Amino acid sequence: MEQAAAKHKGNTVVVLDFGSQYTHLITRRVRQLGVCSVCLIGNAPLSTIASYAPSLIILSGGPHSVHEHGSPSLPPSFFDYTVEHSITVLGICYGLQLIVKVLGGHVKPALSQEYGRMEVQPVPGSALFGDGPLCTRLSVWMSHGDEAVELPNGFTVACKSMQGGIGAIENPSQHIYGLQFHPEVTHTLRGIEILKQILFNVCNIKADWKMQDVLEEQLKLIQSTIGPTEHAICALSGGVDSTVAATLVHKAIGERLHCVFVDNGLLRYKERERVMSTFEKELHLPVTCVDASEKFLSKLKGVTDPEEKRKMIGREFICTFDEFALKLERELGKKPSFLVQGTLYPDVIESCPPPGSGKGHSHTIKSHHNVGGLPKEMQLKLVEPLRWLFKDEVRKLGELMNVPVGFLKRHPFPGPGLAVRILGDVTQGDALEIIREVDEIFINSLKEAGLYDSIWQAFAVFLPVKTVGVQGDRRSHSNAVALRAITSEDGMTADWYQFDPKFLADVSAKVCNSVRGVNRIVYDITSKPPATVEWE
Ligand SMILES: Nc1ncnc2c1ncn2[C@@H]1O[C@H](COP(=O)(O)OP(=O)(O)OP(=O)(O)O)[C@@H](O)[C@H]1O
Ligand SMILES: O=c1[nH]c(=O)c2[nH+]cn([C@@H]3O[C@H](COP(=O)(O)O)[C@@H](O)[C@H]3O)c2[nH]1
Ligand SMILES: NC(=O)CC[C@H](N)C(=O)O
Ligand SMILES: [Mg+2]
Repeated sequence: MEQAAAKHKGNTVVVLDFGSQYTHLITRRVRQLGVCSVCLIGNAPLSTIASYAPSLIILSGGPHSVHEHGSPSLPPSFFDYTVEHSITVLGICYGLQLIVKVLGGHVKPALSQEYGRMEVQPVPGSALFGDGPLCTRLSVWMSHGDEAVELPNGFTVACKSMQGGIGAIENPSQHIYGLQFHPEVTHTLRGIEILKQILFNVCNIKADWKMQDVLEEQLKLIQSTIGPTEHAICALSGGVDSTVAATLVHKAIGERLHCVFVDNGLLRYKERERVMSTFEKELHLPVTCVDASEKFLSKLKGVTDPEEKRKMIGREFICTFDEFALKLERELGKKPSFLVQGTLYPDVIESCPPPGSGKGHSHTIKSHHNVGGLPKEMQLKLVEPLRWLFKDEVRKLGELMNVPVGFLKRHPFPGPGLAVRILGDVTQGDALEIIREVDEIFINSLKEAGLYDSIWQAFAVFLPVKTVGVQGDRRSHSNAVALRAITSEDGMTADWYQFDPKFLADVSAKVCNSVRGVNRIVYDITSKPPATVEWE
């Protein structure tokens, strides 16, 4: 992405992150409009920002209040730099409030907070909304408790909320703008049009961002990072991300790439056999399968804390990769020095270090095993070519490299596997066997009903509770299992899937009739937020 941005100098958008849950969405929307966009931490040094030669800098929203002591702010002399280089600045929510505060206006807690859908009315002839189709009452999404009450010199109100609050501000001569609402969320009905107006009319940016560019630039970057003689290992899971990453690196360095698939004992029904056969027959990638199931399961015995589990799995993966590297060293006479992983942008965002660590403003949700769970003493250097991309972008990249479409449509499966789908101790009783069977029935039923592709992810969860049932006139005291199916764009937010009740009834009957040890099925009807996709 760094290289990609270099090529788009003058047509790049830098998003400065102040911890909003929507920062990634801003980056994503801009890229969907064909413009190169990168996200940096809010107080990134000016030199880092300048290295992207942005035409537009967007300041994200955030959970803090600008008047709180120690709340995140902009790097020193930020506006001197943007004005001197005629760079446009757009603040969104917290970003707007920051502009107002830093430039000498006044922000204070609002008497009535605005959360959810609101209406705003642009001021006719404003630089932001013009006199055309956007100069009409707009239905927007707000989420703020503070408000700007006094604007800095040179600023005017560009739109007002129906409650009389400020909806947008502007200072066109200095190219500084602010929106109190969120144009990036779909609930702001004409949000995309507003972003287009800013990118293409206010900033005159050219839409020259294409997936083909990412492919070519990543190939060059991988070649220069790994060098002409070094070897790399790729941790291949059978999932979309690592397969696309492996295909990319294989294109870049050929047989110096050595793929390893780890059977950690936490895989789905017959997953090992299926994955190995697909790699060989359809993808033609050389892969070694390492059976480390006993090691993983013995380490996990008795571990019940979700974060503990994730960190332990992260450590065991790395140990396994290190051992594989040693084995290769004996065979090749040279030790591989790089580890390729299919880490995606959402993995990175959600594993962000907590505020106060000086590394990020968002909260840690859970440590994705391949990001937050990695040990510090790791010997292999990481190569993560998909680190800046979202899932749908990775699927497009895969298509460009002719990875079979059926494979690219696979539902995501987390690296810690069934360990985060068995609540509590993974090794309890028959939990692993039970969850494998239920999951297989559920997924096959989805495929048979033609629903698999319209669902982003579906799976079963083993609940460590026993409930009373009656089966064959006998009392049973067996496990309850939960089913989860969600729709999502990128796994960052999700909604539960509304099945026809008959479908759920059929799956429930099939499971209780054929899986020993289960007498109750529940269906998870929680979106993300407030829940996450996986239960741990
Ligand atoms: N069983 C495994 N063997 C080797 N590497 C693994 C395994 N499971 C996960 N990994 C590594 O961890 C990374 C993250 O896993 P994750 O499940 O997010 O991605 P994926 O499996 O590649 O794609 P998907 O999200 O579609 O399942 C993988 O890209 C891969 O590098
Ligand atoms: O590579 C991964 N390593 C992990 O540790 C991990 N945990 C969750 N997931 C997957 O990420 C998406 C969002 O999941 P959550 O809402 O549960 O965080 C969903 O698609 C999850 O399946 C993981 N992927
Ligand atoms: N969404 C936001 O950026 C909120 C900004 C600030 N925390 C407020 O409540 O006003
Ligand atoms: Mg996976």
